[in-house]
Amino acid sequence: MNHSTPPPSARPSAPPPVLEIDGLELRLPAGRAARPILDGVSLTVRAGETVGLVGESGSGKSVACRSVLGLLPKGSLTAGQVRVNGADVLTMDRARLAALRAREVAMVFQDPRASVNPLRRVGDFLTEGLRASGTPAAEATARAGELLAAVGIRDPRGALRRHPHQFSGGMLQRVVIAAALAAEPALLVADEPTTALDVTTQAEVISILARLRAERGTGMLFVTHDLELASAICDRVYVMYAGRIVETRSTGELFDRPRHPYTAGLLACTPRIEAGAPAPRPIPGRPVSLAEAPPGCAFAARCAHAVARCTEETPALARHGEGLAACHRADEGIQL
Ligand SMILES: Nc1ncnc2c1ncn2[C@@H]1O[C@H](COP(=O)(O)OP(=O)(O)OP(=O)(O)O)[C@@H](O)[C@H]1O
Repeated sequence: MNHSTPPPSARPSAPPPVLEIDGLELRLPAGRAARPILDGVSLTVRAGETVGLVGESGSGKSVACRSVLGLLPKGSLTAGQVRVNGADVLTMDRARLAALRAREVAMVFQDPRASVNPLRRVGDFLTEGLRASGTPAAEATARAGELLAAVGIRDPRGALRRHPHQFSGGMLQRVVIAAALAAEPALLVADEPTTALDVTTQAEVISILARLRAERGTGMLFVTHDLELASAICDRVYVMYAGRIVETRSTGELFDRPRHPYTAGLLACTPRIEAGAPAPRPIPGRPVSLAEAPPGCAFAARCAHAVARCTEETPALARHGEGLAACHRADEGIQL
């Protein structure tokens, strides 16, 4: 193992963390037993940093990021902490959770139509939070117009008077992002915010998020199954498999030298547009949830590099290069 380089989080100049998920365990009731969903998930987002959470369907990305707003399924059993600006979300009462969602953390989901009331004008949707916090109506409207302009909506005044059905999906996602930013949250959680959009609109929304981060210094947790997309926007990436973080490192290092075969598999199965790029190779088999995961490394059954130890002993997340990887063979320098 290489201990020579401190992780980015340990460097003295690092900005303060806005989000610290620390050893999060989550189980959901299933009949008499409890179904494990997350196992020891730890993750940090610093002020002004964009952090990706990447993995295939069912790996636990959505559940992990919803925990940041205290939006866990009913009956969830948790251990560990989810701290926003130092305060643990998992122990907050309803009033404190409401304040957290109104002021500190905003969330953007995949489907913008699920976030808005189709019967209300966009202006009402954008100004309600501001008015609830005492901003006079005229000022709230002016601010909403500024926010719409900031997300690239050309006629903000006109847009405020329209209803959601009068917007395309991409334009409505911009409105939802504008609403998320209204309270100037310290943290934006974006769960597959561009998956439902066409490719051009996807690129526009990504560039808006990148610009807003640069201008406002908002920390962002960007959840996606698309590692290529994460690389376009994120400083660091956490890779999740079967309810566990299996690798984390800076985006550059992750692409240059992944240490977990799962990360390498995700990179190899992403279609590339550059001339001469290799054809995408799918990862064999299908992803498992934590509840279905066999003993040892949950990825072993799909891994071309698995040895006997991999099916016997669960690998711990340990330092390899500048980041962390949970693979027994990460030290061996195998060509992934
Ligand atoms: N409300 C719920 N009740 C029961 N099980 C749930 C609930 N929400 C999620 N799960 C289970 O938790 C596991 C993780 O799901 P999650 O949606 O977080 O995965 P994901 O990585 O976000 O996948 P996707 O990309 O498909 O959204 C899955 O096994 C899922 O079936």
